[in-house]
Amino acid sequence: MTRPPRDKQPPKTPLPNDKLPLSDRLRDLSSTLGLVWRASPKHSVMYAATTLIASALPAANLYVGKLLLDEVAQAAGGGVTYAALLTLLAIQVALGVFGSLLGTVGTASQQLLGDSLQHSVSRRILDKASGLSVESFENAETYDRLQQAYREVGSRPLGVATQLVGLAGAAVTLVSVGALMARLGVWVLPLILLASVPGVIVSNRFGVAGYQMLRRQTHDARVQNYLGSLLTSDTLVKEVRLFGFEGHLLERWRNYYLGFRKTLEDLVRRRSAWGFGASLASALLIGLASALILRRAADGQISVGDFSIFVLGIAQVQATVGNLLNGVSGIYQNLLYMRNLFDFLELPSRDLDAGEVWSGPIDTIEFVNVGFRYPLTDRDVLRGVNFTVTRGQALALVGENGAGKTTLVKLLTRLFEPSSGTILLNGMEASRFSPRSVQKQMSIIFQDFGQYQMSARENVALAEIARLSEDGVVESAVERAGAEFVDDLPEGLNTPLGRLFQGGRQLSGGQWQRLALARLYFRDASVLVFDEPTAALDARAESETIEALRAQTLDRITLLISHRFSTVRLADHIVVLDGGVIVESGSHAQLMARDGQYAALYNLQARGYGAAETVSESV
Ligand SMILES: Nc1ncnc2c1ncn2[C@@H]1O[C@H](COP(=O)(O)OP(=O)(O)OP(=O)(O)O)[C@@H](O)[C@H]1O
Repeated sequence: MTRPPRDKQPPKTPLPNDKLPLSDRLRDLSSTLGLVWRASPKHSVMYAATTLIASALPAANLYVGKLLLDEVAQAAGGGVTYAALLTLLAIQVALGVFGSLLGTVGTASQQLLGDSLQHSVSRRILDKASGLSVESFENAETYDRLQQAYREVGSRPLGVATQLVGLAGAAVTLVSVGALMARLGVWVLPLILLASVPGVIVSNRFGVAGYQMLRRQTHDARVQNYLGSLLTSDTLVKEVRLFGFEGHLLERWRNYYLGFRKTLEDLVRRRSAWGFGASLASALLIGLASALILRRAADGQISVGDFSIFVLGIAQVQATVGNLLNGVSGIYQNLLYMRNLFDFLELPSRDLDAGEVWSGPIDTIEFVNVGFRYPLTDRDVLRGVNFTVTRGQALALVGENGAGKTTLVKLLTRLFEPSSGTILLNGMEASRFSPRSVQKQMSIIFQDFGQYQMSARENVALAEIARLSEDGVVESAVERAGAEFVDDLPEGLNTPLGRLFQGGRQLSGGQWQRLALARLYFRDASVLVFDEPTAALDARAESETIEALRAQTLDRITLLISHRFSTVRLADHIVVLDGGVIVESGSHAQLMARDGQYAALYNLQARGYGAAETVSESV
């Protein structure tokens, strides 16, 4: 029976981001504004209102300035009172003060809006990340999207909002200043408007090119970051120093940089050349407009005040047109980046609560013809796997590296769903039940268990965090796992662990592993999974752990993965995996009698010990 995986792979974007149709872009624009609005309606309104009102001030200033100049010019001929001049001056000062007030309120609300936005978008990204399946995290594409999404958190949504408001503001300024300048001659305004266009076209074109460059480099940048992180990792520094491959890492890190640099240089070179051409064209057009206005001045058709509107207006119009067109292209570019964020937020989540709720202990687990293939790969890593394990039994999985043991555990614990076949729990199809409710019956220690930089108590209680402050439960799990060393830590169970943060105590590999075992025991589960539980333990600790494990797991299902046959032989039933297929199964005695792959591997390891004993005896 074949069932499609429950959690499908994220759909690929059908078109490259920069080729999406306008309708999609407009939808992204409205979603972005929705993000901004929800982050802080109050600051959104305050920012928009202050910006729009402030946009009308340049025209008001120009006009009052013109009136003042004309009055001053007239005063030379008499007939203008000092009071009239002072009134105009007072209006000009009032406009300035009002402008500063608007600017102050606008900047403050923008800053607070940006902060709220950063928080709310980060929160959405983290919410999304916590709803993604384990499968998604094994996929490089998801990582790329996650990284891109994080990069955009700070600036992009706010950029879209401020640019959109800026666009409306620029329109207000342009219309009002344009109306004043139109009085100076028909050609003046169009020429000045035209002069702003080349620069904007160039900046837009290279803005998109810059985006495409970054997007192409995302994967390589991630590799480069990874290489850098190897050189700055506290856990890897020993291995890096001993093998002395710092130079190799640095060289690879630098080669990525050189690749990025070459692309950047090319972009900067082209952008500078085009930018220079654009400013030349713009200067010529302004020169032409100035010549036309001077012609009218020579004919005595315009006043000094009008001329001041022209001179000051040029800068104003140019800056505003620049803002307007840059605003459009800025919004377009920011929306390209926002698509990355939306791509990530739109990844399908796995609903761990979907399905019937499992309750009560798991008494049997049965794999019926189970097969599995990792997404985006073309090879089945498990094929036709059949076995049954019941309460009170310990089942051991044996096999060489890459045989499929951990993958089988991922299926059993519902982190992944089989590509084919069925898993039955107490005779019922596991897929009927919600993964979370089934997982509550399971506890596990992974090969790469977590070393959480938190207190020892939290490290244990994370398995069922609601019981963190229940009396004595953490202590009893610690005792069962033989992790009593925590009593000797300066603050006992409350000692912060790890060396990432101040005051943290670092533990040895075996001590961390014992805490992870305590975490496993902390959850009152009916299925216990031990993936290499003794790898970091010393010999005495290992035999103690295995004895304890035998005693404590009698009324449960125990699944054990180990490369140590001294551990494996204690299991009731042993399954030997080879290349994703079960090649042998039975008890230790049965498998030894069979004299197949298990017996060969067992004898190989036993001979290793035997040889060691012979050597030590002969010394
Ligand atoms: N996320 C993944 N994507 C694609 N292939 C994977 C992934 N994880 C594991 N594999 C492949 O699946 C196969 C089984 O891997 P698995 O980790 O289950 O082996 P294992 O028996 O647990 O090995 P080990 O003893 O080394 O822990 C291997 O060939 C491995 O390359």
